[in-house]
Amino acid sequence: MSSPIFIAIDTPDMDRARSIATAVKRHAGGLKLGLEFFCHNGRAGVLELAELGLPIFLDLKLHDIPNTVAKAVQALSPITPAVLTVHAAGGRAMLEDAKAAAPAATKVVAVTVLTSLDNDDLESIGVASNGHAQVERLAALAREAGLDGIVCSGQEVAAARRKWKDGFFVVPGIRPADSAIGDQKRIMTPRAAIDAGASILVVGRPVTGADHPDEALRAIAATL
Ligand SMILES: O=c1ccn([C@@H]2O[C@H](COP(=O)(O)O)[C@@H](O)[C@H]2O)c(=O)[nH]1
Repeated sequence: MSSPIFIAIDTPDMDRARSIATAVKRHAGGLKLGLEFFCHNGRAGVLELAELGLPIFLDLKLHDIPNTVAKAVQALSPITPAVLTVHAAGGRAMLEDAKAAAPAATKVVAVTVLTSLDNDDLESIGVASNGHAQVERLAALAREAGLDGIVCSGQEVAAARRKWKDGFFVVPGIRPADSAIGDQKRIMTPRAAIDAGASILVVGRPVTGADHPDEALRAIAATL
């Protein structure tokens, strides 16, 4: 079975991105390319890294009116990402239209509550329910809209999985026990997240910030 660990290549620098991706290529399950990479390198950059042969997770967290999001998804062609993110808070019609616009082979997953937010942050943006309840609410919305799964923290994945047995659960905010937490607030160790029901883990700085990214990745993989 291929590794469930997707490495977040968060850099605008194509040379650095290629170097990290090449270093981790043998032991990673895929590459996660997000806003930092995409805003600078665009589709051409994504297609270049895709040549390494790993599945591509395009983490664009699309969030706009349904027509705009659907057209943006279509505009990604000829990229066929293995996984693509949209924001659940865009609402049901936006989620349905995003899924309809995506290639059949692409898993479209909805970001629920960013792992950098805690309950105080949610309250400050007018979300009265706590993180757990909000993730459950948005997971139900994503499921009803026909999406493939959600993005949530390891702290919510077990409850979400109980209600959506065949859902695809993407878990960032992964921190090995001795790692710096940085701006993440809802974190979990790789092993605990897998045990809780994560389908894939997203790991960035604990690997990309290491002196030897492939060694850091293998150390994490050895805990699974
Ligand atoms: O809720 C979310 C959604 C996406 N992310 C992304 O995952 C990686 C995490 O990187 P680390 O360096 O391991 O913190 C990053 O690309 C985020 O954009 C997330 O962290 N939380």
